[in-house]
Amino acid sequence: MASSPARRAAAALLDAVVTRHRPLEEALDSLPTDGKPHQVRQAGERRPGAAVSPRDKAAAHRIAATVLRRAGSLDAVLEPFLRRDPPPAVRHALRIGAAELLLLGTPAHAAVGSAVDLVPKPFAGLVNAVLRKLAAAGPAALEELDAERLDTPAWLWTAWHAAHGPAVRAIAAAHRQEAPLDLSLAPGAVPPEGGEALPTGSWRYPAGTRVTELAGFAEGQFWVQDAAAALPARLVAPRPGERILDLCAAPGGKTAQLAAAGASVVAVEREPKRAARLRENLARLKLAGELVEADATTWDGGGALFDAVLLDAPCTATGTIRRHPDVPYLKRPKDVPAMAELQRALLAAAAKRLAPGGRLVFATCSLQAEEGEAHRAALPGLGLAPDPIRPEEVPGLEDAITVDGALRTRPDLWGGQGGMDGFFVLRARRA
Ligand SMILES: C[S@@+](CC[C@H](N)C(=O)[O-])C[C@H]1O[C@@H](n2cnc3c(N)ncnc32)[C@H](O)[C@@H]1O
Repeated sequence: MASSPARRAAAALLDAVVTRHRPLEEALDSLPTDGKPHQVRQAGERRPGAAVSPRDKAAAHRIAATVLRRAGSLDAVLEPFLRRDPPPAVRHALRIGAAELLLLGTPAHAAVGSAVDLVPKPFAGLVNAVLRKLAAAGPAALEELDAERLDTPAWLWTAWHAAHGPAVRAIAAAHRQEAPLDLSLAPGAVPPEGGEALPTGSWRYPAGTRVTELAGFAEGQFWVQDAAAALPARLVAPRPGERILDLCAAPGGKTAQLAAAGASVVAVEREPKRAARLRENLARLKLAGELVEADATTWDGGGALFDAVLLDAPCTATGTIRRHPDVPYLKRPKDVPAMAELQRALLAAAAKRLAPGGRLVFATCSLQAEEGEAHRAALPGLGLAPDPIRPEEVPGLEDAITVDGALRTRPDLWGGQGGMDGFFVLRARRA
């Protein structure tokens, strides 16, 4: 059961994501940890934050992530007991209390009492009364709801329905689950115990597994990479000695795959902090690669041409909501065309770096068709011909190959085994 500091931290995380539109990971990093007390903004007020132990931080993350995933459903069960819209800090406390009561199995007295402690005095009676009524209703209160729709912003539902048809419901249902931990192994590495081999070569561990505690982490035997995120670099089919350009490369999961296959990799990344992470990751994995800090839309490599280019373009990341339940709170409809425009510029720049006959793999971790399927139309104008993905290249995902020979993964695929991120992958060749 979560402690009071954990719940206060959860409220601060919700305030950061829901009210101030800050990424959850960033908010987690700015929580004051043991031995490093500093100012933290609590839900609805400013006062010095107490240090949060690693254990409380993990509990706060779990509570906040549960609320973010299920906020629509939680609001629906709270609604009948509220006469008017409560202030944000009270809404966060009510959602935390409701999540603990209905989803996290916290005993009623603890869930209600600690939610009351989160709000200023004038709201204590309201929170107490509402959550007591909810406790009496129990988890059955959630049963009659259309959770898939309630927990998905309407604009995303509409766009996914247009792009993926009836699968929109399974996509939304998949977002309720915490994602498992997937690893890519270095060549010859022995997988840590407790994992399951996936047909495409990744290894899967139960949700909540801490990667740094797995045997072989410090020795660089593996790196964290969702099973779907491992596909674009595989579809490059890198060969030893080939010169491969990895555009938009940090934190370097795909750079590592290309380098581990023996290719000579040039990795381009624009953000200095992310480039530093890429450098650290390659060092831990004892893999080599040339790192260039530059804008990939304008970098010309001095005119160098490559055997293959992998472009893992920045996107709205709506394919990663299982891992990042804050994404729906941070993205807006207008972000999709803006990202699609950047992707078009990157695609054009990538095409220019291909040697004759060279392969291009374009990928985004978005479920939005504008950031995926729509880009195929640009290929002829860039002097590229589609290079269809073959079923034997994606074992277990043959049905994810589109009629055009691209690959479209979704969070509901391999649903019984924990799903996967939503990726779009397109392969082409320079004529
Ligand atoms: C989807 S992430 C890449 C993930 C990475 N390929 C991996 O497998 O670990 C996109 C990256 O592109 C970088 N980026 C965004 N715009 C860029 C640009 N114009 N030029 C270079 N990098 C860019 C972002 O900083 C981010 O690190």
